[in-house]
Amino acid sequence: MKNCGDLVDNKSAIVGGVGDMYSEDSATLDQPITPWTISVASGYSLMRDPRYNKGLAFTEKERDAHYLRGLLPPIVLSQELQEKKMMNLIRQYEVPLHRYMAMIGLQETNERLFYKLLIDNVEELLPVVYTPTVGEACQKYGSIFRHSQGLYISLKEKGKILETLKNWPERTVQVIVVTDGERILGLGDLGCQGMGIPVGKLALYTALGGVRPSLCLPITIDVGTNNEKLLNDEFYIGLRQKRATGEEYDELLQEFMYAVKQNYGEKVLIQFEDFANHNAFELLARYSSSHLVFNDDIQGTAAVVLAGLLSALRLLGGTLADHKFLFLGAGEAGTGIADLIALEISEQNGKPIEENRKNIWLVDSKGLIVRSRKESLQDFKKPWAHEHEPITGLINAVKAIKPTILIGTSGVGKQFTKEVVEDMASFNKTPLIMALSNPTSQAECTAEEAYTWSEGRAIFASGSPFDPFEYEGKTFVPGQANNAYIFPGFGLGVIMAGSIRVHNGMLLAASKALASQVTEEHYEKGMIYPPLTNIRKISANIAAKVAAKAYELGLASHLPQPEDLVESAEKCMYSPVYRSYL
Ligand SMILES: NC(=O)C1=CN([C@@H]2O[C@H](COP(=O)(O)OP(=O)(O)OC[C@H]3O[C@@H](n4cnc5c(N)ncnc54)[C@H](OP(=O)(O)O)[C@@H]3O)[C@@H](O)[C@H]2O)C=CC1
Ligand SMILES: CC(=O)C(=O)O
Ligand SMILES: [Mg+2]
Repeated sequence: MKNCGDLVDNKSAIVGGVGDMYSEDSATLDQPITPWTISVASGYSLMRDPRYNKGLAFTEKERDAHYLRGLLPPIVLSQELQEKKMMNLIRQYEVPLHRYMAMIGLQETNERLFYKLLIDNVEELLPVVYTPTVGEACQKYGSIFRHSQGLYISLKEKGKILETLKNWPERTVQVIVVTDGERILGLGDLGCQGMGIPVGKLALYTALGGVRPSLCLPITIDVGTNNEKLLNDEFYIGLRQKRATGEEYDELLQEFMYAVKQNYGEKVLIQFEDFANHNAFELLARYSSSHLVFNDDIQGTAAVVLAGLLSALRLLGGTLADHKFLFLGAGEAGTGIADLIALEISEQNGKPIEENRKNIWLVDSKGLIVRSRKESLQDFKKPWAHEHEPITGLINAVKAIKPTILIGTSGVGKQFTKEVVEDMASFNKTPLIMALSNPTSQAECTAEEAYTWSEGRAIFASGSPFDPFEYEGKTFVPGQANNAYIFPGFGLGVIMAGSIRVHNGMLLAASKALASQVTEEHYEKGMIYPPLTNIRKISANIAAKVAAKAYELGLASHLPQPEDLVESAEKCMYSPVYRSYL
């Protein structure tokens, strides 16, 4: 059986793959490993290095061997006790942002303990380090900024991006999450303060997908912001200018993309995150033939929603082709999901994709997308301009289209009103309602609203988490339809296989892998996604299917293909348990 060290040869471990270069994870727990930095860290510098710091868990022998005597109080705590203490502390903070700051503080001082907390308490801590709290953190990022956690590439670095990348301390990077901060969740343009998103997404790559933290690089491209509030905020951390656009923007992005390839090689996965749609579609199209790129908002979201739909069919009955879909919001998430649904239906029924698009309708800020609007529509909306009279207002579109499935991707809260949900429930025995906009303040409706207004008949899932809700004696557990279910496992699969490109087939494979994890027990509670508590197992299964697809499509470069991909994925996953430094 192959282990992580065998999965990639030494050469590919340098340029890509999920190699355990310093044998940290292939060594058994009682085997010593060396705490490498550039030199062997010891004493005060060892304690100050978040990657190796163990705080009070340094053993007596380690304290002697590494010049730590006297630098710590005499007591030695286990990692479990440290975890318990930190969880007690975090639970005492009632303000979510204070919990976020406590978690970031831990990440900055003791990385393994941070990941141990996140992995062991995923359902409790995901809303802290990710949506919804990360949204508020980005809005206030300047005020709460203490230490830099990623790489900032601004217009000032134009012509020097390669040099700037070389300032990052890690030579081997396998996943970059990059934003330009223009569409942060449903909160709009947060400029340079969008950095909270790449930092949060990459924490999930490690906690949920097992990609080693040292291989993850968060990047924010700062081309200015059009957010007046931030421009006038004395604590704003970004360039104080309006956004650069056109050629100036394109040139900076091009320099960035080629510098990344030059510095880290072909097989670094570049995940675009929270770009505005006028750049997102174009960047994905422009670089998908030359780079390993993935847009989480378009592709990751599509895969997670398709998974939810495939799983929901067990409750709704029929096939995808038997359903009628209506989206509120026709941007990255909306059209990305719609495209993947149509593709999957075509794979199932063999009909042309144009034919299968006919049951999928989208509403944007100007109303239903119809043929008469086609000339004025952005390219990504054009395939959805079906023949119909113009309609404005969601409720009118619901009444006219009579969808079986309603999906909110508008970034605007409270759009699924009582009237909309009641109407959905009037012609559907089991209406499927997905309120995907983040953070919670932007959700199209709450779980309570969906269940109450549909008299307990709706299946509900949302982008940000809602607590279980009791309606007439039955407890409903809302699903979290968030791309966090997909991108960590998807990325792990891509880098495990050494895939050189992302292909739609790999997205479909990820969706099906996720849908297959839902059991009867989950359906009984109204869930269409498996619980997040099992996310590492789920991610390993997603990674295996994605990698298998990459091998099948001839896109994988890590040869030969391991016999058991699930086992390979699990073995490659980063463990946050402390290692011995003797
Ligand atoms: N759950 C998840 O995993 C994910 C959730 N999201 C969430 O989805 C939301 C949208 O993201 P994204 O698609 O990237 O954003 P975009 O800006 O690309 O798209 C937003 C769309 O919503 C439309 N819209 C805006 N206001 C209204 C309104 N009042 N009525 C009808 N339509 C409206 C816009 O119309 P127009 O085109 O006319 O401007 C546009 O088509 C965000 O809140 C984001 O957080 C995104 C990715 C993943
Ligand atoms: C979840 C996510 O990627 C978003 O809301 O943008
Ligand atoms: Mg996003």
